[in-house]
Amino acid sequence: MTDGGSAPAAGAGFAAAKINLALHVTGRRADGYHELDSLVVFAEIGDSLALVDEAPAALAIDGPFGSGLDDGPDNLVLRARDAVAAFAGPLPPLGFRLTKRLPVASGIGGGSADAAAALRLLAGRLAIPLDDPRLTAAAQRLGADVPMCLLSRSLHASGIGERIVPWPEAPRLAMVLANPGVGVATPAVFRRLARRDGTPLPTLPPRPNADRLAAFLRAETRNDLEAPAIEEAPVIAEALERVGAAEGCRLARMSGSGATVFGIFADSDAADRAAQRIATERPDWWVVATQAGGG
Ligand SMILES: C[C@@](CO)(OP(=O)(O)O)[C@H](O)COP(=O)(O)OP(=O)(O)OC[C@H]1O[C@@H](n2ccc(N)nc2=O)[C@H](O)[C@@H]1O
Ligand SMILES: Nc1ncnc2c1ncn2[C@@H]1O[C@H](COP(=O)(O)OP(=O)(O)O)[C@@H](O)[C@H]1O
Repeated sequence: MTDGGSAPAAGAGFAAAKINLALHVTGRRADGYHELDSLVVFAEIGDSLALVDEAPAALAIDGPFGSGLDDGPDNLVLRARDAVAAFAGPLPPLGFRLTKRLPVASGIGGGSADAAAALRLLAGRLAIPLDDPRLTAAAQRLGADVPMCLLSRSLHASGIGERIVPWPEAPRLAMVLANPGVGVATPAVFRRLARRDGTPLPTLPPRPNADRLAAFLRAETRNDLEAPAIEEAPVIAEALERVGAAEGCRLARMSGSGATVFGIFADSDAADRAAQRIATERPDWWVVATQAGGG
């Protein structure tokens, strides 16, 4: 099943799920933030965000994961709006409608993608170029993942996430995303890390197809946050097992700080079958088949 992948209309934006294909923790800065080396792709599934003129509320939220998400000023959509107003001056009266399809605090950057979508929508409305350094600075202040979500294309990220190099040779990947229904707090996972001096990513294979990339990722890369996240939420190990055991799965790994696990599959039919089977076995989980990556 794919969902939410259609092109947005004017005034509407798409907030694609972020997937860390590999995430190496290579150091720690004096301010406590961790230095990462990460290969990132974006999926066809995501949240939708629309700008609404003369809206009754600053932010209205619907969608399967909308209930329980705070619609107040701490929501990353409204924090993004305030960050733009801080450098661009008072904004016209505008509201946002957010359709929340991605589970919250799940390692696929839903909140960061929503913030980035809000920045893109406001930049469009105010004729601010997307490479305006004030917009880039606002993105960095909103969260380590927001700059990569602003680009929302396959990329290699380092620093704490702000050094971004596009990866146009990324192949399209048939994927399953499986979230076992537990929210995982990113700081708690970083705190549990046993080591913070991992090796950086090795050189990527040139123009890999999906199979070659999956083999490279499995043999030569890792997600250093996987073990500490499993300590925090042991059910992640079951998600890794279920996705990894599905027919046609080439690689099963956790994304970000969890708890969402992704699988790279031989093709989209295999991904569809695996998603249906896992969803039947674990009806309480969020399970989708989707496409991700590409240049
Ligand atoms: C781990 C990653 C990998 O892509 O993804 P998610 O699990 O959030 O999806 C990101 O680095 C998360 O980015 P983001 O969620 O934007 O993090 P922030 O809001 O800036 O930071 C939340 C907290 O995570 C920790 N943090 C975050 C990023 C980083 N490079 N080092 C850190 O130590 C810090 O404790 C920080 O206070
Ligand atoms: N629009 C939003 N969507 C999701 N989470 C949000 C949003 N605004 C604020 N948050 C807060 O940000 C935190 C991280 O959320 P999220 O980006 O979904 O995590 P992750 O990057 O791990 O997937 C959550 O604890 C949530 O309370």
